[in-house]
Amino acid sequence: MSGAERLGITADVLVIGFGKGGKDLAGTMGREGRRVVMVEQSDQMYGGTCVNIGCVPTKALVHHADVRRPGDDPQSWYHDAIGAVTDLTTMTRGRNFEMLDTLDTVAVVTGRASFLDATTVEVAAGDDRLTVSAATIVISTGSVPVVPDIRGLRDSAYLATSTDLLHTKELPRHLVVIGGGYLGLEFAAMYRQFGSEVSVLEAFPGFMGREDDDVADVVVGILRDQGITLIPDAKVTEVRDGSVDTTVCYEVGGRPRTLRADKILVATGRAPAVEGLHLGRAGIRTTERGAIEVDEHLRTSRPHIYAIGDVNGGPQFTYISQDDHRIVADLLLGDGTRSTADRRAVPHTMFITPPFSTVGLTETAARERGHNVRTAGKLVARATATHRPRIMGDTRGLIKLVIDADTDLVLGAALISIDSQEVINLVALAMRHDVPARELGNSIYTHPSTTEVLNELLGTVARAGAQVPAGGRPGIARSPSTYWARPKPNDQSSGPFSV
Ligand SMILES: Cc1cc2nc3c(=O)[nH]c(=O)nc-3n(C[C@H](O)[C@H](O)[C@H](O)COP(=O)(O)OP(=O)(O)OC[C@H]3O[C@@H](n4cnc5c(N)ncnc54)[C@H](O)[C@@H]3O)c2cc1C
Ligand SMILES: NC(=O)c1ccc[n+]([C@@H]2O[C@H](COP(=O)([O-])OP(=O)(O)OC[C@H]3O[C@@H](n4cnc5c(N)ncnc54)[C@H](O)[C@@H]3O)[C@@H](O)[C@H]2O)c1
Repeated sequence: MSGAERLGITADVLVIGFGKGGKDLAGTMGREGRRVVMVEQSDQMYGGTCVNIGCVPTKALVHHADVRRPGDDPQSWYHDAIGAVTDLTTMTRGRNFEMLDTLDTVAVVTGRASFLDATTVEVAAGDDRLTVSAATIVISTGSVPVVPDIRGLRDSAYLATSTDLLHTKELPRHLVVIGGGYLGLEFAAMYRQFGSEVSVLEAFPGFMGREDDDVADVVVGILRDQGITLIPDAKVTEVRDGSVDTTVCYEVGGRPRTLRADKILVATGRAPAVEGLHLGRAGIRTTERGAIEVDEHLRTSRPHIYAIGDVNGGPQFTYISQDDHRIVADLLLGDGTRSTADRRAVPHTMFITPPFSTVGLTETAARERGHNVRTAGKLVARATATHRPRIMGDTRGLIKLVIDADTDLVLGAALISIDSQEVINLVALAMRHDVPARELGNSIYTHPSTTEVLNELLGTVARAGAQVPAGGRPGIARSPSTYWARPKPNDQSSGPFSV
């Protein structure tokens, strides 16, 4: 838009927010010949969070941190890494813009959208105003970081969100991370690897609270061995700024403690980005947690308006935003059979080093649901078919699969290993298509690869060694190096691991 003028356009489909799902939907509909308007509030955000301030830059930084050699100066290495990552995101942002801009049917409008009514949105850019009307509207405005209401925190000069850190070229000396979820632990591991001193304050009594204890112990062990101070059960009470650093006051079990920091990363979750959209004017309902309310086809309370990605309160992952787009596209162009209800075995990876990947049920959750569970697991260092981790010089971690002993179907997996972000996709696919564990174990995999550990854990030889004598557990091979068991339903033990 140029000049202080007010224009009005009409489209078949209006998409608000240029993230993964929004971009894919705009492209899909545009290629089908629909007239699409994509509204994005910032020219620095074409492509959305993932490519500009999320997955891509952070994983690139993890790589840069990992390849720093002991003799490299931490500050200049970090400075150059931020520069290289900025170049990468600039290139990716441009490509994302081109992908839509080169379609004759799609117009990208840069400005902030807010609803005027159920079919019209106003887009503001400086003094300019544009109205866009459409029969179908898709909201994909993502999420924003939550900064908890802790005395002194919001006004602290040392406070940073993940986005701020990605634009900071000075390596923190002591980074205090509040929140030990995906974001907090990835940043903690990355900055420690760059050379910062790092402490993580987590409100929950333990880290990796949703994982089995044996899995959590291995992840926590790796992070602690890396030199990260992990403080669970921490209640942050106050932040007191000084002239060169700040003091983070917290309590553990009621006992007051302090940490000094020159940067505080807030990693306490992200909230749906609905501010300023004026959803009420369109009659769009939100949930108690502030997300846009949707049904399983991602329709809002106004059936011609859809909400996809982080803004609808679902799991906050790029590939979920992408899959949300498939569900809406299926409804608009296909037979409408896709829905969130048909999603099975969605994998996740936390990009620490080595990466930690999960899918499906933990052993504990599987037992709670009444499955007759058997587990197959090994420390990576103690497995034989882990040539690839050995070649890569990193044998830290654990491979654990949770199997239904009655059906031989895989119920879940937790993989902490080099390449786990790839291997988990294979396990997830097997789960989705009901491939039995024995087939996963007897498949042909390339060599040397990390996947071939599945041959060792689930293949014929392992199964033969795992015969369970009638009547119970005696005789089951369960040494520190391997476990393969069909425990009794109430047996919560899951194998003796040590890092
Ligand atoms: C640091 C970090 C690391 C992450 N790492 C991973 C990872 O490794 N793997 C993974 O799967 N997920 C990761 N995520 C999560 C992932 O980035 C998000 O789940 C995903 O990007 C959400 O996509 P989306 O399509 O919902 O919205 P977004 O990609 O956030 O896009 C929303 C867009 O809408 C725009 N917008 C907002 N309001 C308006 C408005 N009123 N008008 C116009 N435009 C508007 C925004 O500017 C933005 O560009 C990470 C997130 C962060 C913060
Ligand atoms: N690899 C990935 O896929 C990846 C990476 C980064 C982020 N993400 C996504 O981004 C989203 C945001 O990540 P996140 O880690 O900020 O959120 P999160 O919800 O995953 O974790 C927040 C953590 O902060 C803790 N917490 C909350 N308030 C606290 C307080 N006052 N003091 C101390 N601890 C507190 C919570 O107990 C929780 O462990 C996630 O939902 C995740 O899906 C994904």
